[in-house]
Amino acid sequence: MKVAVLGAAGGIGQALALLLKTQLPAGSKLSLYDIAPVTPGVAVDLSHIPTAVEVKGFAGEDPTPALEGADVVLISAGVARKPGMDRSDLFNINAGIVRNLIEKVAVVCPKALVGVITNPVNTTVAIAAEVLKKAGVYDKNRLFGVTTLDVIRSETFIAEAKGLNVEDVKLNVIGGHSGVTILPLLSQIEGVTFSDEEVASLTHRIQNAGTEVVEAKAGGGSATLSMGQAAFRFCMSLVRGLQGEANVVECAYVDGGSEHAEFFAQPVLLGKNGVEKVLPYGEISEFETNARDGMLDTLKGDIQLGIDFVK
Ligand SMILES: NC(=O)c1ccc[n+]([C@@H]2O[C@H](COP(=O)([O-])OP(=O)(O)OC[C@H]3O[C@@H](n4cnc5c(N)ncnc54)[C@H](O)[C@@H]3O)[C@@H](O)[C@H]2O)c1
Ligand SMILES: O=C(O)C[C@H](O)C(=O)O
Repeated sequence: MKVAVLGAAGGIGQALALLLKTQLPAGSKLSLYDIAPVTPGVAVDLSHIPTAVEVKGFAGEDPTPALEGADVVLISAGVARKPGMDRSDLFNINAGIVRNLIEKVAVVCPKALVGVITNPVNTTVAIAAEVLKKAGVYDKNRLFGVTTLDVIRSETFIAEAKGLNVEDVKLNVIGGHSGVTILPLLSQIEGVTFSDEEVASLTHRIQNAGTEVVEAKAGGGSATLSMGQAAFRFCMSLVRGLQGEANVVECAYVDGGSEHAEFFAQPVLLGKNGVEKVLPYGEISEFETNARDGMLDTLKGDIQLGIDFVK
Protein backbone atom coordinates (compact mmCIF):
# COMPACT_ATOMS: atom_id res chain seq x y z
CA MET A 1 0.00 0.00 0.00
CA LYS A 2 1.42 3.37 -0.98
CA VAL A 3 -0.06 6.64 0.28
CA ALA A 4 1.09 9.98 -1.14
CA VAL A 5 0.46 13.25 0.70
CA LEU A 6 0.70 16.39 -1.45
CA GLY A 7 1.19 19.50 0.68
CA ALA A 8 3.02 17.34 3.19
CA ALA A 9 5.17 20.08 4.72
CA GLY A 10 2.13 22.10 5.78
CA GLY A 11 0.19 22.12 9.01
CA ILE A 12 -2.21 19.38 7.95
CA GLY A 13 0.37 17.49 5.92
CA GLN A 14 2.82 17.07 8.78
CA ALA A 15 0.17 16.04 11.33
CA LEU A 16 -1.30 13.58 8.84
CA ALA A 17 2.11 12.21 7.88
CA LEU A 18 2.95 11.55 11.53
CA LEU A 19 -0.28 9.61 12.06
CA LEU A 20 0.22 7.64 8.85
CA LYS A 21 3.85 6.82 9.69
CA THR A 22 2.79 5.41 13.03
CA GLN A 23 -0.42 3.66 11.99
CA LEU A 24 -0.44 2.57 8.35
CA PRO A 25 -0.29 -1.22 7.98
CA ALA A 26 3.20 -2.73 8.18
CA GLY A 27 4.91 -2.76 4.81
CA SER A 28 3.18 0.38 3.56
CA LYS A 29 5.00 3.20 1.81
CA LEU A 30 4.41 6.83 2.67
CA SER A 31 5.39 9.41 0.11
CA LEU A 32 5.54 13.10 1.04
CA TYR A 33 5.53 15.90 -1.53
CA ASP A 34 5.47 19.67 -1.13
CA ILE A 35 7.01 22.61 -2.98
CA ALA A 36 8.70 23.53 0.33
CA PRO A 37 12.40 22.54 0.40
CA VAL A 38 12.00 21.20 3.95
CA THR A 39 9.94 18.23 2.73
CA PRO A 40 12.72 15.63 2.38
CA GLY A 41 13.73 16.64 5.90
CA VAL A 42 10.22 16.03 7.20
CA ALA A 43 10.52 12.52 5.77
CA VAL A 44 13.95 11.98 7.35
CA ASP A 45 12.55 13.17 10.70
CA LEU A 46 9.61 10.74 10.46
CA SER A 47 11.86 7.91 9.28
CA HIS A 48 13.46 7.75 12.75
CA ILE A 49 10.16 6.54 14.23
CA PRO A 50 10.40 2.75 14.57
CA THR A 51 7.50 1.47 12.45
CA ALA A 52 7.41 -0.77 9.39
CA VAL A 53 6.32 2.09 7.13
CA GLU A 54 8.87 3.39 4.64
CA VAL A 55 8.76 7.17 4.24
CA LYS A 56 10.28 9.27 1.47
CA GLY A 57 10.11 13.01 0.88
CA PHE A 58 10.18 15.01 -2.34
CA ALA A 59 10.33 18.77 -2.91
CA GLY A 60 10.41 20.95 -6.00
CA GLU A 61 8.04 21.63 -8.86
CA ASP A 62 7.27 18.07 -9.94
CA PRO A 63 5.27 15.63 -7.78
CA THR A 64 5.84 12.73 -10.20
CA PRO A 65 8.30 10.70 -8.08
CA ALA A 66 5.99 10.94 -5.08
CA LEU A 67 3.00 9.76 -7.09
CA GLU A 68 4.56 6.73 -8.79
CA GLY A 69 2.67 3.60 -7.71
CA ALA A 70 0.40 5.46 -5.28
CA ASP A 71 -2.79 3.67 -4.23
CA VAL A 72 -4.09 6.67 -2.29
CA VAL A 73 -3.32 10.37 -2.85
CA LEU A 74 -4.32 12.98 -0.28
CA ILE A 75 -4.08 16.62 -1.34
CA SER A 76 -3.73 19.38 1.26
CA ALA A 77 -1.49 21.62 -0.87
CA GLY A 78 -2.56 25.24 -0.96
CA VAL A 79 -3.25 28.25 1.20
CA ALA A 80 -5.39 28.38 4.33
CA ARG A 81 -7.84 31.04 5.57
CA LYS A 82 -7.10 34.04 7.74
CA PRO A 83 -9.72 35.80 9.90
CA GLY A 84 -12.30 37.64 7.78
CA MET A 85 -11.95 35.29 4.82
CA ASP A 86 -14.42 32.71 3.52
CA ARG A 87 -13.21 29.42 2.09
CA SER A 88 -14.25 30.74 -1.35
CA ASP A 89 -11.60 33.49 -0.98
CA LEU A 90 -8.99 30.71 -1.35
CA PHE A 91 -10.25 29.83 -4.84
CA ASN A 92 -7.94 32.18 -6.76
CA ILE A 93 -4.79 30.47 -5.48
CA ASN A 94 -5.91 26.95 -4.67
CA ALA A 95 -7.87 26.22 -7.87
CA GLY A 96 -4.69 26.32 -9.96
CA ILE A 97 -2.71 24.32 -7.41
CA VAL A 98 -5.29 21.51 -7.36
CA ARG A 99 -5.63 21.55 -11.16
CA ASN A 100 -1.87 21.22 -11.66
CA LEU A 101 -1.49 18.43 -9.10
CA ILE A 102 -4.44 16.47 -10.48
CA GLU A 103 -3.00 16.78 -14.00
CA LYS A 104 0.01 14.87 -12.66
CA VAL A 105 -2.16 12.32 -10.86
CA ALA A 106 -4.02 11.71 -14.14
CA VAL A 107 -0.76 10.77 -15.84
CA VAL A 108 1.23 9.06 -13.08
CA CYS A 109 -1.34 7.20 -10.94
CA PRO A 110 -4.77 7.46 -12.63
CA LYS A 111 -6.14 4.50 -10.65
CA ALA A 112 -5.30 5.96 -7.25
CA LEU A 113 -8.05 6.93 -4.81
CA VAL A 114 -7.78 10.70 -4.46
CA GLY A 115 -8.91 12.64 -1.38
CA VAL A 116 -9.07 16.41 -1.81
CA ILE A 117 -8.63 18.40 1.39
CA THR A 118 -7.65 21.74 -0.15
CA ASN A 119 -10.35 24.42 0.14
CA PRO A 120 -12.78 25.40 -1.15
CA VAL A 121 -13.57 21.66 -1.24
CA ASN A 122 -17.02 22.21 -2.82
CA THR A 123 -15.18 23.64 -5.83
CA THR A 124 -11.75 21.95 -5.84
CA VAL A 125 -13.34 18.50 -6.14
CA ALA A 126 -15.26 19.67 -9.21
CA ILE A 127 -11.98 21.00 -10.61
CA ALA A 128 -10.31 17.64 -9.99
CA ALA A 129 -13.16 15.79 -11.73
CA GLU A 130 -13.00 18.04 -14.79
CA VAL A 131 -9.22 17.63 -15.07
CA LEU A 132 -9.52 13.84 -14.83
CA LYS A 133 -12.34 13.86 -17.42
CA LYS A 134 -10.21 15.93 -19.81
CA ALA A 135 -7.41 13.40 -19.39
CA GLY A 136 -9.87 10.56 -20.07
CA VAL A 137 -9.24 8.82 -16.76
CA TYR A 138 -12.16 9.99 -14.60
CA ASP A 139 -13.65 7.35 -12.33
CA LYS A 140 -16.22 8.91 -10.02
CA ASN A 141 -15.72 6.12 -7.51
CA ARG A 142 -12.10 7.15 -6.94
CA LEU A 143 -12.47 10.86 -6.19
CA PHE A 144 -13.45 12.20 -2.76
CA GLY A 145 -13.78 15.55 -1.08
CA VAL A 146 -12.65 14.97 2.49
CA THR A 147 -15.44 16.16 4.80
CA THR A 148 -14.51 13.97 7.77
CA LEU A 149 -13.62 17.01 9.88
CA ASP A 150 -17.30 17.97 9.89
CA VAL A 151 -18.13 14.48 11.16
CA ILE A 152 -15.56 14.41 13.97
CA ARG A 153 -16.50 17.92 15.05
CA SER A 154 -20.16 16.92 15.17
CA GLU A 155 -19.32 13.83 17.23
CA THR A 156 -17.29 15.94 19.66
CA PHE A 157 -19.72 18.83 20.08
CA ILE A 158 -22.77 16.58 20.45
CA ALA A 159 -21.08 14.36 23.03
CA GLU A 160 -20.07 17.46 25.00
CA ALA A 161 -23.51 19.05 24.80
CA LYS A 162 -25.38 15.90 25.79
CA GLY A 163 -22.92 14.33 28.23
CA LEU A 164 -22.48 11.28 25.99
CA ASN A 165 -19.53 8.99 25.46
CA VAL A 166 -18.12 10.33 22.19
CA GLU A 167 -17.56 6.76 20.96
CA ASP A 168 -21.34 6.30 20.98
CA VAL A 169 -22.14 9.33 18.80
CA LYS A 170 -22.49 8.36 15.16
CA LEU A 171 -24.07 10.55 12.51
CA ASN A 172 -24.06 11.50 8.87
CA VAL A 173 -23.03 14.98 7.80
CA ILE A 174 -24.33 15.71 4.30
CA GLY A 175 -24.05 18.41 1.64
CA GLY A 176 -20.67 20.04 1.20
CA HIS A 177 -17.86 21.62 3.21
CA SER A 178 -18.57 25.28 3.86
CA GLY A 179 -21.11 27.25 5.89
CA VAL A 180 -24.71 26.33 5.17
CA THR A 181 -23.67 23.45 2.92
CA ILE A 182 -22.50 21.52 6.00
CA LEU A 183 -25.55 19.71 7.37
CA PRO A 184 -25.21 17.41 10.39
CA LEU A 185 -28.19 15.07 10.69
CA LEU A 186 -28.75 15.45 14.41
CA SER A 187 -32.21 13.90 14.18
CA GLN A 188 -30.61 10.53 13.38
CA ILE A 189 -28.59 10.21 16.59
CA GLU A 190 -29.98 7.36 18.60
CA GLY A 191 -31.01 7.72 22.21
CA VAL A 192 -31.02 11.54 22.41
CA THR A 193 -33.49 14.28 21.76
CA PHE A 194 -32.68 17.87 21.02
CA SER A 195 -34.84 20.94 21.58
CA ASP A 196 -35.35 23.21 18.55
CA GLU A 197 -32.91 25.67 20.12
CA GLU A 198 -30.28 22.95 20.57
CA VAL A 199 -30.66 21.82 16.96
CA ALA A 200 -30.26 25.40 15.73
CA SER A 201 -27.26 26.21 17.92
CA LEU A 202 -25.41 22.90 17.42
CA THR A 203 -25.96 23.03 13.66
CA HIS A 204 -24.68 26.61 13.59
CA ARG A 205 -21.61 25.72 15.66
CA ILE A 206 -20.73 22.77 13.41
CA GLN A 207 -21.19 24.90 10.28
CA ASN A 208 -18.94 27.60 11.72
CA ALA A 209 -16.36 25.44 13.47
CA GLY A 210 -13.71 26.15 10.84
CA THR A 211 -14.14 29.87 11.47
CA GLU A 212 -13.96 29.23 15.23
CA VAL A 213 -10.44 27.79 14.71
CA VAL A 214 -9.38 30.45 12.19
CA GLU A 215 -10.33 33.20 14.65
CA ALA A 216 -8.70 31.46 17.62
CA LYS A 217 -5.47 31.08 15.64
CA ALA A 218 -5.64 34.83 14.96
CA GLY A 219 -3.99 34.86 11.54
CA GLY A 220 -1.84 31.78 12.12
CA GLY A 221 -3.87 29.50 9.85
CA SER A 222 -6.87 27.19 10.11
CA ALA A 223 -7.50 23.73 11.55
CA THR A 224 -4.46 21.53 11.10
CA LEU A 225 -4.33 19.04 13.99
CA SER A 226 -8.02 18.10 14.03
CA MET A 227 -7.87 18.00 10.22
CA GLY A 228 -4.78 15.80 10.38
CA GLN A 229 -6.79 13.39 12.53
CA ALA A 230 -9.82 13.64 10.24
CA ALA A 231 -7.77 13.01 7.09
CA PHE A 232 -6.03 10.13 8.84
CA ARG A 233 -9.38 8.55 9.74
CA PHE A 234 -10.58 8.95 6.17
CA CYS A 235 -7.34 7.61 4.69
CA MET A 236 -7.40 4.55 6.95
CA SER A 237 -10.98 3.86 5.82
CA LEU A 238 -9.85 4.06 2.18
CA VAL A 239 -6.97 1.70 2.98
CA ARG A 240 -9.23 -0.74 4.84
CA GLY A 241 -11.62 -0.75 1.88
CA LEU A 242 -8.75 -1.34 -0.55
CA GLN A 243 -7.63 -4.26 1.59
CA GLY A 244 -11.06 -5.86 1.24
CA GLU A 245 -12.45 -5.15 4.70
CA ALA A 246 -16.25 -5.26 4.78
CA ASN A 247 -18.64 -2.56 5.99
CA VAL A 248 -16.26 0.40 5.82
CA VAL A 249 -18.51 3.45 5.64
CA GLU A 250 -17.61 7.15 5.70
CA CYS A 251 -19.36 10.33 4.66
CA ALA A 252 -17.54 12.02 1.79
CA TYR A 253 -18.23 14.59 -0.91
CA VAL A 254 -18.62 12.49 -4.04
CA ASP A 255 -20.08 12.36 -7.52
CA GLY A 256 -22.57 9.78 -6.34
CA GLY A 257 -25.57 10.38 -8.58
CA SER A 258 -27.29 12.50 -5.94
CA GLU A 259 -30.63 14.00 -6.89
CA HIS A 260 -29.51 17.19 -5.12
CA ALA A 261 -26.25 18.18 -6.84
CA GLU A 262 -23.48 16.79 -9.02
CA PHE A 263 -21.32 16.42 -5.91
CA PHE A 264 -22.88 15.81 -2.53
CA ALA A 265 -21.50 14.59 0.79
CA GLN A 266 -23.27 11.49 2.01
CA PRO A 267 -22.34 8.06 3.41
CA VAL A 268 -20.49 5.74 1.05
CA LEU A 269 -19.46 2.12 1.37
CA LEU A 270 -15.74 1.83 0.59
CA GLY A 271 -14.06 -1.11 -1.08
CA LYS A 272 -11.35 -2.27 -3.45
CA ASN A 273 -12.33 0.27 -6.10
CA GLY A 274 -13.11 3.21 -3.85
CA VAL A 275 -16.85 3.83 -3.61
CA GLU A 276 -18.55 0.43 -3.75
CA LYS A 277 -21.97 1.87 -3.09
CA VAL A 278 -23.47 5.26 -2.36
CA LEU A 279 -25.68 4.80 0.67
CA PRO A 280 -28.90 6.65 1.40
CA TYR A 281 -28.56 9.19 4.20
CA GLY A 282 -31.90 8.15 5.65
CA GLU A 283 -34.93 9.92 7.06
CA ILE A 284 -34.41 13.55 8.00
CA SER A 285 -36.37 16.09 10.04
CA GLU A 286 -38.29 19.08 8.73
CA PHE A 287 -35.50 21.40 9.93
CA GLU A 288 -32.94 19.30 8.03
CA THR A 289 -35.12 19.12 4.91
CA ASN A 290 -35.36 22.91 4.83
CA ALA A 291 -31.61 23.27 5.49
CA ARG A 292 -30.79 20.75 2.76
CA ASP A 293 -33.03 22.42 0.20
CA GLY A 294 -31.79 25.85 1.25
CA MET A 295 -28.13 24.99 0.66
CA LEU A 296 -28.50 23.73 -2.89
CA ASP A 297 -28.13 27.01 -4.82
CA THR A 298 -24.90 27.73 -2.92
CA LEU A 299 -23.56 24.22 -3.45
CA LYS A 300 -24.42 24.12 -7.14
CA GLY A 301 -22.83 27.56 -7.63
CA ASP A 302 -19.63 26.34 -5.94
CA ILE A 303 -19.55 23.28 -8.21
CA GLN A 304 -20.19 25.30 -11.38
CA LEU A 305 -17.28 27.60 -10.49
CA GLY A 306 -14.98 24.58 -10.53
CA ILE A 307 -16.36 23.24 -13.81
CA ASP A 308 -16.01 26.66 -15.48
CA PHE A 309 -12.44 27.03 -14.17
CA VAL A 310 -11.28 23.98 -16.12
CA LYS A 311 -13.44 24.40 -19.25
N1 LIG B 1 -11.23 19.72 3.95
C1 LIG B 1 -11.13 20.22 5.16
O1 LIG B 1 -11.94 19.89 6.04
C2 LIG B 1 -10.02 21.17 5.52
C3 LIG B 1 -9.71 21.41 6.85
C4 LIG B 1 -8.67 22.26 7.16
C5 LIG B 1 -7.97 22.90 6.13
N2 LIG B 1 -8.29 22.64 4.84
C6 LIG B 1 -7.55 23.25 3.73
O2 LIG B 1 -6.34 22.53 3.53
C7 LIG B 1 -5.38 23.38 2.90
C8 LIG B 1 -4.04 23.29 3.62
O3 LIG B 1 -4.13 23.78 4.93
P1 LIG B 1 -2.84 23.82 5.88
O4 LIG B 1 -3.30 24.37 7.18
O5 LIG B 1 -2.13 22.54 5.84
O6 LIG B 1 -1.99 24.94 5.13
P2 LIG B 1 -0.41 25.17 5.22
O7 LIG B 1 -0.16 26.52 4.64
O8 LIG B 1 0.09 24.89 6.58
O9 LIG B 1 0.18 24.06 4.25
C9 LIG B 1 -0.05 24.05 2.89
C10 LIG B 1 1.15 23.45 2.22
O10 LIG B 1 0.90 23.39 0.81
C11 LIG B 1 2.15 23.60 0.18
N3 LIG B 1 1.92 23.95 -1.22
C12 LIG B 1 1.51 25.12 -1.76
N4 LIG B 1 1.46 25.01 -3.08
C13 LIG B 1 1.84 23.75 -3.39
C14 LIG B 1 1.96 23.02 -4.60
N5 LIG B 1 1.70 23.59 -5.78
N6 LIG B 1 2.37 21.75 -4.54
C15 LIG B 1 2.63 21.15 -3.35
N7 LIG B 1 2.54 21.78 -2.18
C16 LIG B 1 2.13 23.07 -2.20
C17 LIG B 1 2.81 24.69 1.00
O11 LIG B 1 4.21 24.74 0.75
C18 LIG B 1 2.45 24.26 2.40
O12 LIG B 1 3.46 23.44 2.97
C19 LIG B 1 -6.02 24.76 2.91
O13 LIG B 1 -6.58 25.03 1.63
C20 LIG B 1 -7.11 24.66 3.95
O14 LIG B 1 -8.15 25.58 3.74
C21 LIG B 1 -9.31 21.80 4.52
O1 LIG C 1 -12.28 26.64 7.88
C1 LIG C 1 -11.29 26.52 7.16
O2 LIG C 1 -10.88 27.41 6.43
C2 LIG C 1 -10.52 25.21 7.18
C3 LIG C 1 -11.39 24.00 7.16
O3 LIG C 1 -12.23 23.96 6.04
C4 LIG C 1 -12.17 23.80 8.43
O4 LIG C 1 -13.35 23.45 8.35
O5 LIG C 1 -11.59 23.94 9.52
